[in-house]
Amino acid sequence: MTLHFNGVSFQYNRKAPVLNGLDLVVDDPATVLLGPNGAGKSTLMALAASHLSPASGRISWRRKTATTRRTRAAYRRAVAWLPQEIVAMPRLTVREQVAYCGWLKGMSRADAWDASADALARVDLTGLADRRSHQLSGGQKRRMGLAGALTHSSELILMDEPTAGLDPTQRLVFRNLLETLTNDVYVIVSTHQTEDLADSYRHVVVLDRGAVCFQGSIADFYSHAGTENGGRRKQAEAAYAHFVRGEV
Ligand SMILES: Nc1ncnc2c1ncn2[C@@H]1O[C@H](COP(=O)(O)OP(=O)(O)OP(=O)(O)O)[C@@H](O)[C@H]1O
Repeated sequence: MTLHFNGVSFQYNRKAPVLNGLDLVVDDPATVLLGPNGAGKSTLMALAASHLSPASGRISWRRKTATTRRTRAAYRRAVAWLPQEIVAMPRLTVREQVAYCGWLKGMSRADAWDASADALARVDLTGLADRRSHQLSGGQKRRMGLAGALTHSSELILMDEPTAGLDPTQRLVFRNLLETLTNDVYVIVSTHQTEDLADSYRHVVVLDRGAVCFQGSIADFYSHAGTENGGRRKQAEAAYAHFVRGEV
């Protein structure tokens, strides 16, 4: 039940490597990925989603890889991805765009259409289902992207900053959704929001300059805070500061 990165290296164009021989094993259904701006979190997520291909090394989910066209289709059915930027398709309604995500993953049009209603309900977006997708606000677009990732039944969902731009009510909706999701599927969430880590996740990975500088349970992470005072939020901030050196 694991996501494996074995010796994975990646660089954009001819720039310096973002990941250089990264080894990482994630086998907890509720994992959060932390790290400063530019650490390589989005790159790691896009590689795990097979949207980017490593220059060297191997990535697998439950022994599936995405190295050929055929294996990539099966891999992408198993692994859903919510990227940081959600692109609205101007001629589609919100529900059509969500259903389209299911169809891209191999669902029939009818099944994808049916599943899209449930996915929209789970992100509290049913009321906007018939609106043109490009007319949504930033936070609404993010929720539409999340609904797209929920439409087909995947085994692992990678979410890149899913709560960025969400109002407090929608963050709560997301937190509740996460709780139910992690009973059935594996979820890896990249975020900068550390205040409620313990409510939503069991496992923490901290990435800094393309390298894993911490991996362990939530309790283990908090134990590096160096203080018992200040509540969970301050402890998470202190533990985070213990591991990272800052923006790249
Ligand atoms: N399309 C791109 N072309 C060239 N370099 C890129 C591209 N995308 C990211 N980078 C670089 O790769 C490095 C890692 O970026 P990445 O977006 O993975 O970091 P991140 O940890 O997700 O950051 P943030 O928290 O700001 O989202 C950074 O140095 C960034 O400038």
